[in-house]
Amino acid sequence: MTNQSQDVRRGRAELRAARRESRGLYWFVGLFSFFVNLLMLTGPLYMLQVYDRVLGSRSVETLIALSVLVLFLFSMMGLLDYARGRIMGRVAARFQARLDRRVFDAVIRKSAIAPDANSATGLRDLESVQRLMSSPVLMSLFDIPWTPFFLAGIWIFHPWLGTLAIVGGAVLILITVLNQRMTSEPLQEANRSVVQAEQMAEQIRTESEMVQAMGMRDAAFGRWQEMRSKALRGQIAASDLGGTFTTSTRAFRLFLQSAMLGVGAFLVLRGELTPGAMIAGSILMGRALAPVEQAITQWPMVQRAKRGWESLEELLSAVPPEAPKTPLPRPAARLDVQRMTVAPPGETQPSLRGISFSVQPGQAVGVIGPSGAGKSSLARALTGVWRPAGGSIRLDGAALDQYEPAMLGRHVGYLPQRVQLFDGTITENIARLADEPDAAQVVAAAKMADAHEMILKLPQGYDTRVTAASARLSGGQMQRIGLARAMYGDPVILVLDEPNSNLDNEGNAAVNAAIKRFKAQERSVLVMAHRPAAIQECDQILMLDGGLVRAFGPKDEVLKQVVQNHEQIAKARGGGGVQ
Ligand SMILES: Nc1ncnc2c1ncn2[C@@H]1O[C@H](COP(=O)(O)OP(=O)(O)OP(=O)(O)O)[C@@H](O)[C@H]1O
Repeated sequence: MTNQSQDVRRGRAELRAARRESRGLYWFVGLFSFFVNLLMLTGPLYMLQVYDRVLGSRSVETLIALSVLVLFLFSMMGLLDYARGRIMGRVAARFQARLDRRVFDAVIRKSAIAPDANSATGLRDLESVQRLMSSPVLMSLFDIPWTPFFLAGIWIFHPWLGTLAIVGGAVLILITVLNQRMTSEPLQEANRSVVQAEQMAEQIRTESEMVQAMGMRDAAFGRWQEMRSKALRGQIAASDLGGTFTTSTRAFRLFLQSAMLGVGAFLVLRGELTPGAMIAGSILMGRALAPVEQAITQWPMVQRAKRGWESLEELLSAVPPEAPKTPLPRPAARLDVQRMTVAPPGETQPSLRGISFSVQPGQAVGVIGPSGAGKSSLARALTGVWRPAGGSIRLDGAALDQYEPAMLGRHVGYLPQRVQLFDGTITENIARLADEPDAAQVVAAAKMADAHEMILKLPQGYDTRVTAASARLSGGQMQRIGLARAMYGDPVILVLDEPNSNLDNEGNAAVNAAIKRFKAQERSVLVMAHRPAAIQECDQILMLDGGLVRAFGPKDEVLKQVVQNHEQIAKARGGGGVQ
């Protein structure tokens, strides 16, 4: 427990600092709340005056004067109430705007290091806190501190009435506490199931083609429905429980108001209270307990925001803000990897162990090895996506984490094994979603990737829109656009993970031509490959197997060694067969 509270301390401090930024405005809201609550006395005082003065004196003038005054006071109250609502709306928006970027970055970074529930729901958590901050429930939290004063006011009318109101208030507060205790867990469970069901639906939608083609629709629906029913069951259980509290609170408050009238009437009969005080006391109690009832009714929202806050504390603590980095000059294409060990996110078993090799400007290195050898892991480590658990990767002498991530992305062009495009035009995709894509560079990159002609043949050329779910492009076309995207922005190193898995001869030739041009410009290329065609332009070969380097050196030597090994193995097998 202590450990856990220490773990989240950093994130908590960060969230509180963001909340504190609007401290001045909270004082305003507090001040407005004071006046709003003070003006709430208008109703009871009016009652008191009407019953005890106007009805007694039968003076119409007094009634009119009082009514005009009441109209003015209620208008003021409405105005102040509206103003504090507007202020809180802005406070909430400011809080969210301040943290949007930070949480967004943390979600992305956490997903790459160790994905968990916090990284999946980070942005939604922030929204839940923002929603609470701008909701009327928060206003009721500002009003609740005034409840004791209203109760004290009732006490002044008559101690019996005061006692009744305090006991009633205590019962309501007890219900609130019970509500919090009992609904917290089921609500959390229900929300978890809802998120899971949504994620599953999203995955099915993204993979709709495969689901359809493989006749998985019924099975996928079954899976989704199972999660959905669990979520629904949870939601029903939570809302039943919450509903019990909400309705019992409302019924109890209404009863309490009548009980006040009853006791008041009894005291009037005994001559201990005026009829005006009887009505005023009842109204006052309604006002005193309204915020408590409001808080109970909207409790799920409070719970959700509380959980969101806690989950954000954990997320921000796990991913501290990145310290500003001194901008480094454009690096030379020199890469030096020393005894590097890398484990996939959330895994303890490394997929690369003690890897060492170096790449000089103007060189292309082919990374080969069987499936699961660690080629893609190396690509992810070289692009800074996966951080080495041990050892180092240096680009022109500087460790990768010394570069600003955005700058590193610009220096190291990356073509992942599975190309995924974003919703947007082809130009926007090649320009990596830049606000103002550099058209000349987009076309140059597309030409280098042999994608230019193909793009021109699309209905709107470079302005053809694609979506992440259906890019309306063939595998090879996607790969060429991915390649153009990797080459956009003048990178010094290219990391190509299986660049030609979907390419025809022409595409292959384009990749090789691009590699050749990169080499000629003193830049370097790493090509992860299964097929020999992809390593045609490579000077060096790095052979991986089971996460270890099996061989590294000039292409011919390594390939010769591979061939010799194969022959030896074949011979040994052949011999074994004869025996
Ligand atoms: N995201 C991941 N989470 C957990 N383990 C992973 C992840 N990615 C890769 N691995 C594991 O790391 C090892 C190396 O995988 P990697 O994808 O680097 O191999 P590869 O050489 O690129 O294979 P292929 O040629 O089939 O693409 C494998 O054992 C794989 O199971």
